[in-house]
Amino acid sequence: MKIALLGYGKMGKVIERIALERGHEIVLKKDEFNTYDGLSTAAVAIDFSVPTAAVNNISAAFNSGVPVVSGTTGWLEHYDEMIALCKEKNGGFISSSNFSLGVNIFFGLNEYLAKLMAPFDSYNVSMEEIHHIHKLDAPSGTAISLAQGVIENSSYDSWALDETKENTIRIEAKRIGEVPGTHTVNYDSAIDSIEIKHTAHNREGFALGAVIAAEWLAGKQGIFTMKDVLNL
Ligand SMILES: NC(=O)C1=CN([C@@H]2O[C@H](COP(=O)(O)OP(=O)(O)OC[C@H]3O[C@@H](n4cnc5c(N)ncnc54)[C@H](OP(=O)(O)O)[C@@H]3O)[C@@H](O)[C@H]2O)C=CC1
Ligand SMILES: O=C(O)C1=N[C@H](C(=O)O)C[C@H](O)C1
Repeated sequence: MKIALLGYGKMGKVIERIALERGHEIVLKKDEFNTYDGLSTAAVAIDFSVPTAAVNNISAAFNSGVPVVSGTTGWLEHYDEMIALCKEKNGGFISSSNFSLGVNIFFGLNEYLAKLMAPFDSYNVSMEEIHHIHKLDAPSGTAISLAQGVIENSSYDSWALDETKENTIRIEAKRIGEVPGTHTVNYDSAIDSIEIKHTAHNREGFALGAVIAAEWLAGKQGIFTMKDVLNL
């Protein structure tokens, strides 16, 4: 299958290796400076770029009739525009803050725990995410997805970075060395604590998940999630 890489940084390069290992062909490696030449020949585009480039990249793919797997984080304020464009162009779209199998299982665990904890207001929930020092956005997209999972299943109604407020999930974002991505959800009371944690050891899981999502999306129209891809 022909794949266009929109963003060819740390993630783009791991995705390229895994895609080639799985027999795919890379027809475009878009970085900050080159053009979209080759995009329209792709069966699917995979966007792992920067928050300021994601909307242009995704739009370019939909306008070329190419379905998109998007992993870029930090552009959520434009999400509805991209959904509208996808529908207008009868496109295919999977966007996820985290494509790894482990984190998608962790998302389910987080929602289940939030439901269990909802009746017990002696516990306060908070989250911590740790990433490498090059990361541009905070909190991470994964931490925002985890917070949304709690909000949908409890009386919490918002999240805030480094702030403690009533009915608000406090998220702490740490930037340390080359950490690939660690997320912790903590329920704390005066008596005890319950903690769930996902630790990525490298970028392989994110990249493999994105390639599997691309294989699944090729030839499809509509808006999907990793739950559809992984049958979760
Ligand atoms: N959903 C998931 O599972 C995961 C998501 N991510 C997210 O993916 C994104 C990329 O991460 P990562 O690879 O580590 O970041 P990098 O900074 O290593 O790579 C970003 C790439 O985007 C390129 N870029 C900049 N401007 C444009 C543009 N206008 N069009 C196309 N590409 C452009 C940069 O090009 P240049 O080299 O020329 O500057 C660079 O190669 C981040 O938002 C990160 O949060 C990361 C891991 C997993
Ligand atoms: O920037 C990263 O590296 C990562 N970003 C994603 C996020 O913001 O959640 C996913 C992963 O944690 C790595």
